[in-house]
Amino acid sequence: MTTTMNRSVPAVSSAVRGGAPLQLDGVVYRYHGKQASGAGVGPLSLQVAAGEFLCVVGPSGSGKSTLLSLLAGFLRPQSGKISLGGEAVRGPHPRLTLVQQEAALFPWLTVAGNVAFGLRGVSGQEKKARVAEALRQVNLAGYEGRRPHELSGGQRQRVALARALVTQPGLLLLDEPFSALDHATRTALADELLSLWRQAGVTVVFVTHQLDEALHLGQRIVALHDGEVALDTLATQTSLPELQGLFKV
Ligand SMILES: Nc1ncnc2c1ncn2[C@@H]1O[C@H](COP(=O)(O)OP(=O)(O)OP(=O)(O)O)[C@@H](O)[C@H]1O
Repeated sequence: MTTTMNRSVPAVSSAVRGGAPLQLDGVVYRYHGKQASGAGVGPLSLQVAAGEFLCVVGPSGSGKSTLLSLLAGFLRPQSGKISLGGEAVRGPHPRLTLVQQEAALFPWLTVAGNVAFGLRGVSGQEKKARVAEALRQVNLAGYEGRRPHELSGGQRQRVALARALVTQPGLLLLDEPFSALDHATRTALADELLSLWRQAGVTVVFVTHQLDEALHLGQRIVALHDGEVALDTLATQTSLPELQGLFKV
């Protein structure tokens, strides 16, 4: 696949509460070492509007995880700049939260303790209220005292979502968060995520292998190929066959 199709993407409507705009300018990251042979991403330039829901798709090795690691501040670009809400991303930051495939919950903490983890500096009563509200939003009211091993896979991902959103982040990064779940749970969680996103107004970058999931969730879809943007389109202006065609070798 060699064609690059960059379609103009209109700005998202003004119903924005917590989300921050994300900007990448000429971002390049290359892995070093014997095995890397120039692999990585870039140059990448992208603008994600505050409150936008962007899905990133692409074949294995196209750079999706590298891009998320850069956005999360785990990797630093060798050239170019990433900024969130006008501020340079220089490392992990409370305004950025990442939810991964296997919810990385602390096994020794309760559900409430896990969700409260990011709320250092928030007072006891307010903390309790915010944790309860976050758990209600992900349909886990009443599960406060359970430990992660007492939950199903879908419930653990719900806790991870609550923990990510309770800090009211500007940017929510999701790395194949539902791929380990069965189809029914996955569909239910995808719809819950959409509802949470609408309530929170957070900017979302969601990475998935599943093209139908990207079309269902995203307002906008960016397809990566060999670390570069091969397609950037509104979800309403593409289709499953077009996306599938893009990845045929
Ligand atoms: N730690 C690393 N050292 C060297 N090369 C790496 C490293 N991590 C990733 N790469 C290479 O960088 C490129 C992009 O990898 P990345 O993991 O970002 O792709 P991906 O789209 O997330 O793939 P997948 O869908 O399989 O997870 C690939 O060529 C990969 O082999």
